[in-house]
Amino acid sequence: MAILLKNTQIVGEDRQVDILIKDDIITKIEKNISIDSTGIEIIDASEYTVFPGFCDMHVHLREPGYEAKETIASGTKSAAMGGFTEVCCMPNTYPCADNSGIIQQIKYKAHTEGVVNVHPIAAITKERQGKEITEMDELTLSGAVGFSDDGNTIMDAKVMRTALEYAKMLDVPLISHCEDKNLSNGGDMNEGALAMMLGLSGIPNQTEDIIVARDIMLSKLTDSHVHIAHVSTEESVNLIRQAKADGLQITAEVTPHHLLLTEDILENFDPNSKVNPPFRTEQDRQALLKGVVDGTIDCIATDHAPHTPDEKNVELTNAPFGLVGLETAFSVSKKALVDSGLLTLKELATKLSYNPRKILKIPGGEIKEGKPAQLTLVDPKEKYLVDSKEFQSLGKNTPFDGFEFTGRVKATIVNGKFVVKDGKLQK
Ligand SMILES: NC(=O)N[C@@H](CC(=O)O)C(=O)O
Ligand SMILES: [Zn+2]
Repeated sequence: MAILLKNTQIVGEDRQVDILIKDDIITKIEKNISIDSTGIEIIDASEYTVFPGFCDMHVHLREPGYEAKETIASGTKSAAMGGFTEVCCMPNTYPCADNSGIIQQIKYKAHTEGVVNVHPIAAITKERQGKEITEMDELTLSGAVGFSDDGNTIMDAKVMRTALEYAKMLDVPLISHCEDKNLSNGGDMNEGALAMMLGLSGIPNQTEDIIVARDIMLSKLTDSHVHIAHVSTEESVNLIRQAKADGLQITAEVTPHHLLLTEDILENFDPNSKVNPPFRTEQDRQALLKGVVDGTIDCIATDHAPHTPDEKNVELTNAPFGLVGLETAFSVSKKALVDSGLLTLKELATKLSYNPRKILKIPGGEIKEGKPAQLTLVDPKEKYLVDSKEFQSLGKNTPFDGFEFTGRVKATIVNGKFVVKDGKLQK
């Protein structure tokens, strides 16, 4: 099995080259590779820019337990359509991924039914209850690449401290969902004048800021790596920037949707825009963009959180939090960061491919001879309208339905094979 990509452009380079892939390895990168074409799939890739396969360190695949929302099969198809060759799945499943049996089950299913590489993230505490720490060493041996109680915050600082001490020994990051639910409970959107006007209850920025500050201090106390999930506020960005300047082991992610949208999107009361953390103000959004540009925010992660249409097509106050992001991530991030002139495509690749792998020690993220063939091919010029009906994800809960974007994922090569080609999922 071999693939030859003809006359393509590696992101950040201005010459056209051919890329030869044999089995699951990039074997040659050269101008005009001449080779006996038997058994080789030759692709005219002259319209495409090639990225190292995107890696999403924060998705909810919902399996086991919530297969009506998403399955490993549907979620990884959605990932492939979005250009992701790797996804890291959060443990808020049922049963919770807090024991090695579930981690092994997820890995087995991913191997047999998944179309991209899946790296499970295990829970920090049993059933994500914030009390009893899981068997973190065993979970790491089973294949967990990180730990998180995502959806919940460990409110007991002593429990978080102890977990960080274990994580340091195991050399894995703890991924912190920063939300003091004592402040946020009952809220549906960002707290402020708009929430008041719409008659919706608010979630103040401090809900997040307080825990970001605490976890930075616990990282300092334990000399351990804390990764802050889905940063949404200006103050969080400032705290993380200062922590990095102080030499602490803090990394952070932002979602594509928080980079492009603000609370104003809630004016139509669409439950598909109800997400946690909530969309904030333009001032916060500008701070997030600045944080990405100056390196305070290391990477982009979708927080892909599918729900069924039945769950979402209710009044906003009754709808669950979360939106799908895999299939729009590249286009949305490109619009927010590249079309606006803030980043180059090459810098975007760092945020989508290289840094998330570095944080979780997942190999790859580079296009070089001898490296694994995980590649994402995009047409940076294609204009299109988002149609959630076409999503591979079972979740159609996106705020971007009908949005026009320029730049679209056209092909995804996972372990040396096309999983998506010409914009279509391969059978
Ligand atoms: N982001 C969300 O709004 N929801 C996530 C949980 C989470 O990441 O907090 C979910 O699992 O539905
Ligand atoms: Zn979360």
